[in-house]
Order: sequence, then C-alpha cells, then structure tokens
Amino acid sequence: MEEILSEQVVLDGKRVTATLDGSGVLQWRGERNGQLVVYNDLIGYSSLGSNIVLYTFKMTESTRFCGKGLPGRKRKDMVMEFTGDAAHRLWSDAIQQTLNESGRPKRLLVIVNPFGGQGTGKKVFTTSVEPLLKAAGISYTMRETQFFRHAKELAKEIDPSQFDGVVCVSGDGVLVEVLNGLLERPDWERAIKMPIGIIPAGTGNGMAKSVLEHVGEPCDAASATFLVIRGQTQPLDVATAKQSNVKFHSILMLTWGLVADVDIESEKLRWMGALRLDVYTLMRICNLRRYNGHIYYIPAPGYEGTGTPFNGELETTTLLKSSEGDSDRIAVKNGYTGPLQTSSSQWRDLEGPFILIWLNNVPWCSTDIHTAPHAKFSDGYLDLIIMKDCPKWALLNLLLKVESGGHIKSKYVEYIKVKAFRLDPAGQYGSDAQGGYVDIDGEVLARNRDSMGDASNDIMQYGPPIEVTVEQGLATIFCPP
Ligand SMILES: Nc1ncnc2c1ncn2[C@@H]1O[C@H](COP(=O)(O)OP(=O)(O)OP(=O)(O)O)[C@@H](O)[C@H]1O
Repeated sequence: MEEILSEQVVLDGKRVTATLDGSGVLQWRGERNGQLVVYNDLIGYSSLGSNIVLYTFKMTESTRFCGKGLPGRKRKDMVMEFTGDAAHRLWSDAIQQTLNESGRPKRLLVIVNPFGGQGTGKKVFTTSVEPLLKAAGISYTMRETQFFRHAKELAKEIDPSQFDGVVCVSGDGVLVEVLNGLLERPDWERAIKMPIGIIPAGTGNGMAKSVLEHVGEPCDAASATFLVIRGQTQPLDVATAKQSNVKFHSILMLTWGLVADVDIESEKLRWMGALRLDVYTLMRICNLRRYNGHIYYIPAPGYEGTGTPFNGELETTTLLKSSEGDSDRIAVKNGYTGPLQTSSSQWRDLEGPFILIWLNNVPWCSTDIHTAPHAKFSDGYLDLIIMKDCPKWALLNLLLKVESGGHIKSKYVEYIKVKAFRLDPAGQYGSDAQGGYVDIDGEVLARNRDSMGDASNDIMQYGPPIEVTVEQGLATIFCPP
C-alpha cells in the first residue's frame, strides 16, 4: 500500500522510521519494530507540544499466572516525538483523517442501568466506558435509568439529529426497551436508523456476546465500548410479536416451555445467585413438563422437512395497510407495527405436546448459551428450535452442550430457519395444573393460570395466538460487518 507519510521520530524513547500508508497502517522500524492499524487499534490521540500521544488498544494474547490467558485488548499510550511543528501537524492531520474515514461517532447518548447485573452498571460506565470515550474524543450525554422502562421513555424522547448513536450500559432488557421506544415514535423510520450499541452490564448479555463473538473479541465492557468507538455498523433483523393490536418488538428470542419455565420460576431461588438457573433446570428436568399447543411457521427455503403443510386459513391480527402505499410494511401513525402479513399458502404446522420452543434472532441468548449457532444478524429469518420429546438423561446431556451450540446436533432437536411463526399455547400435557409462560427477550409476554406471578400486567394473554414476523435489517447495531 502506498505510503502517505514517512518520518524519523522518537517513539517511546527509541529512534525509528515511522510510516503511515493509505490503508491506515502505521509502522515503525529501527531501534524497535511494530505496527498498528489506526482505525482498528487506536482509540484516539492527543497533541502535547510537538509530540503526539497515541492511545492504543491492541489485541494481545494476555498471559495470566504461568500459562496463557484469553486474548483481549490492552491499553497502552505511546509517545511520538517530532523534530518540528510542521511534521507534527502533518502527522496529526493524517491520523485524524484516517479516523474520520472510518465513520466514528462524535456524539452519543449513553443510557446506564445502575441496577443492571449485580448493581454494577454505574461502575462499569465510570471504569470501562467513560475513560475510553474521553480518550476517543467522543462527546456523550449519560442518562441513568431511574425507574422500570425509563430507557423506553428516553428512546422516545431522543432527538436523532443530536446523536450519532445510542449506547446501553446494561443487560438485554434495557436494550430491548430502547428498540421498542424508537419503534413506537411517530418518526420511527428515522429514529430506528440511529445505530444502537450495547455494553454488557447486566445478568442477560446475549446481544453483547453475539456482537463480540462475531468479531472474535472477549465479552467485556471495554471491548464492547471500543466497537462503538470504531463506529462500524451493520443491520439487525427485528421481530415483531403481535396479538390483536398489541405488539412487542424483539431482537433476541421468544421462548415457551422448559426454558421459559426455568427463566421465570427460578426467580424464587434468586438468593442462590447465578446457581439458581442450573439448580432449577435440574429440578425441572426431574419433573419434566410438556405443553399442549400448536405452532405454525413459514420455513426458509431448504427447511421444509418438518411439520406438515397447513392448508387452512390462519386468522390474522393484521392492522390496516398504510394509505401512503408502503408495500413492505403496515405503517400507522403511532409507530411501527411490523412487516406485512405473509401469504398463508406457505405455512406448515406442528401439534404438541412440546418440551420447548425457542425462537432466536441472534446466536447467543446469554454469555454462556449458544442457542442458535446458525443465526445471522440480518438474514431476514428467525432460528426456531423445537423439542417435542426427549428422555431425561438425553435432555441433561443436551443442555450441557448448549454453551458450545452442540445441542442442535441432537436427534431430539429440530432446527429450522423461519420467516414467520405463530404460537397457540395451551396448558400442561397430562396434568390438572395448567401453567406455562411465553417469555420474550427476558420479559414475560403472557402467562397461563396456575403460573407464578400476576398475569394482569403481562403484555399479552396466554391462549390466543401470538404471531411473530421478522423484518430484515430494520435496526442498526454498532458491530463491524
Ligand atoms: N432505576 C430503576 N429502577 C427499577 N428498574 C429499573 C431501573 N433501571 C432499569 N430498570 C429495569 O431493569 C430491568 C432489567 O434491566 P437490564 O436488562 O439492564 O438488567 P439485567 O440485570 O440484565 O436484568 P435482569 O435483572 O432482568 O436479569 C429493565 O426492565 C429496566 O426497565
């Protein structure tokens, strides 16, 4: 690649020849050798007299104790000393230009959930996020969430002309609130174009894990912040769950059966901390439930092998089509209502009982559950996992493989990419107790009678059909393609 600058400088006290080429690679040769890629390894820089201080954040194979640790990014400041002002100016202009070319954000709204995870959201912001944003020269407005669903209100109020992105320092819950807030605005088409970033600071960090795993980086707050700083984005599919005129926009998953039962009912073991999920999963497997019900779905090409073609009429919950003639969506004045109802001729159906149904938009639903290894951020499909029957020993074995994604190879698991999905949930099979929850992005969407908790505040009702459709690449996330 063509050199744009070459200079004799002193770098951290060593004489070297530094070169910067057109692809943004900064190299040094002489008393020490090395290189960095400006857009990829540099948080920012500052000028100190005729010196430039480079704030580097390069990937290293970290060594911990005696053995090798996990790869991760390490911050190091390097000082380049120039002999004159002219050279200093040339170099700082060239570095700035290289950073500008990669489309870095300049102004961010940062939403921090102080109660995320073990109540560490604020600490994560001050120790990992803020120092990097400052070093990158990004101006930011930080808002702490002060009540349940405050993030949704903030997303509804945000002025898109004032920010280049909105970043959540939280778990997945606040992120999903921001998505729903943006999509419920009258100007949702403009608002949803604003890139969304996620810094893991909650108990459920499935989106952060999916994004960081995609770029081969560890799931930590500093690595996630640097991804936002680098500014590269990609589209993200958005699923919309609908029941009559009630809707909920989702970017992670919908689940019914075993996983939803564990997620919600294990709350009663919260005093156990992280162990509660494992302990409650074991309890549920020993006393395995199956649920009656029916699912319908439109498979992606190549996934037509399961279920049977459905030739009947599915009554829909579709709203009126926009009078402006938007052909892809149904648009109403008060926000986005989801993609158009898809033709019923391609539906397939499958009758219960089911052990579990798991509908995923991204590969990871938490940092250690690789639910849907084939899920892509914007392929326009949801990855549906179905389990109808499974011996208890095989189920236990299978759940042990969920961290690696190995569970999908089991003969008891069906893995189907779908364009649309419909769930008609019913109560427990072979039991007088009803029970059952539909869980979406970590929130109870609907619960049946005999279930834990109060159903009166649930978003939807348990029993009537819940329809899920997906719109390809509707949202944008800070994540390199
Ligand atoms: N100040 C607050 N008071 C009460 N609830 C809040 C506050 N701030 C945020 N919340 C709520 O906390 C919930 C969870 O947030 P988030 O996803 O960031 O954390 P989490 O630790 O991953 O969540 P969870 O505890 O559900 O696993 C959201 O529903 C959000 O509305």
